[in-house]
Amino acid sequence: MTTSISILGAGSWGTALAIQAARNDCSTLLWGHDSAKIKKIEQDKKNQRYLPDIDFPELLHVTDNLEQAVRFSSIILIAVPSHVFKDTLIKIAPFLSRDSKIAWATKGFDPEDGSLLHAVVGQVLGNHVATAVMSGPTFAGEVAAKLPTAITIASASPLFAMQLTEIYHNQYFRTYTSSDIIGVQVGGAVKNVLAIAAGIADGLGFGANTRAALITRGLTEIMRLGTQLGGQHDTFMGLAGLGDLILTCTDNQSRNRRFGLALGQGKSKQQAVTEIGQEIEGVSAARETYQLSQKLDIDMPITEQTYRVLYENLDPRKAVQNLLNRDQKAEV
Ligand SMILES: NC(=O)C1=CN([C@@H]2O[C@H](COP(=O)(O)OP(=O)(O)OC[C@H]3O[C@@H](n4cnc5c(N)ncnc54)[C@H](OP(=O)(O)O)[C@@H]3O)[C@@H](O)[C@H]2O)C=CC1
Ligand SMILES: O=C(CO)COP(=O)(O)O
Repeated sequence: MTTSISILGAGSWGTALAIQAARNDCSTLLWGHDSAKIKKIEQDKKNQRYLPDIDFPELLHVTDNLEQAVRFSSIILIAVPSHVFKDTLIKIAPFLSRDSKIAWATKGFDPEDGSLLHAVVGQVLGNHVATAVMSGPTFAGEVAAKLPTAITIASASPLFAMQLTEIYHNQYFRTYTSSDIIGVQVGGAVKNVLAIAAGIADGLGFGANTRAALITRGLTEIMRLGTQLGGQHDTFMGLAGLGDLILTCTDNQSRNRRFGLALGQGKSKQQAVTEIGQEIEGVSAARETYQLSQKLDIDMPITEQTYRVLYENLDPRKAVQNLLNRDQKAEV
């Protein structure tokens, strides 16, 4: 049975996943890139910045030494933001062993070319390494507070999915396995764009009808892109699709939704980014998703208008008008 895991990325999600593994009797080493912050976490035995109320379990240790972290366990779970995902893989490559397996909980695309992250792993490490992705409706603070949560673990390797299940599953953290690595990643990456759109709509003062319409038509956009990229329809109706879309479009714990709210209330993109002060994956995902939709000729009007607000200075009110002024059409 697996008893150890290395987690790379000491932000809110990496820390919550480390706490959850260690609480489940798994010896856990959490790596962060900033030595001063790691020293403070080590002294405090908690991550004051991201999860201030949560004491670390005994089996959780931290390090700023990447080689030590990678050599600590054959299971490596990456939870850094998507814009440093590839760089992190390049840095860990020399320290990997033949047994190393790579999982990630990052939600997004490679900013260089819009690739899904499994393709980035393939480019950097080759296709022989076992991989898995963890995604679903999972706010870090709620996981750390032991509030009941469910997540999808997708892998082509049933053994690796089972090892991650053994590490993570317990009475308040349910893991479901899947073989649809593509669908799970597309759901997690694109819902962030739609959460920004839902935030904008609420910030402009629109109501529950608008929000529900955005979620539903947003799901259609995720499905159009996701199935074309090779994901399975049912995945988008599950935790990593509809589940995460509902969570982030409706609850203000979502940084992407809060970012959209600020834009809808008239704040600038820079003001909103500064105020939130954490990763807002939907900002880059809006560009990458829009570019993918153009390349593949997929109709994604909410994504397109969100992209134009973020990158072409389109007034959010005009973006809503653009959506509403499109020709009438059949729903499916
Ligand atoms: N928070 C959540 O509830 C969830 C987040 N996710 C996903 O997890 C990923 C990480 O997000 P999250 O933890 O929330 O973000 P946070 O903003 O909470 O933390 C980001 C972390 O990344 C670190 N970081 C920045 N640059 C680098 C680098 N070059 N190398 C290593 N670490 C770096 C930051 O360090 P520093 O503090 O020094 O800036 C910080 O610790 C995202 O893809 C997000 O979508 C998925 C599910 C839930
Ligand atoms: O992915 C998340 C929850 O599943 C976190 O959402 P935000 O990044 O919008 O905060």
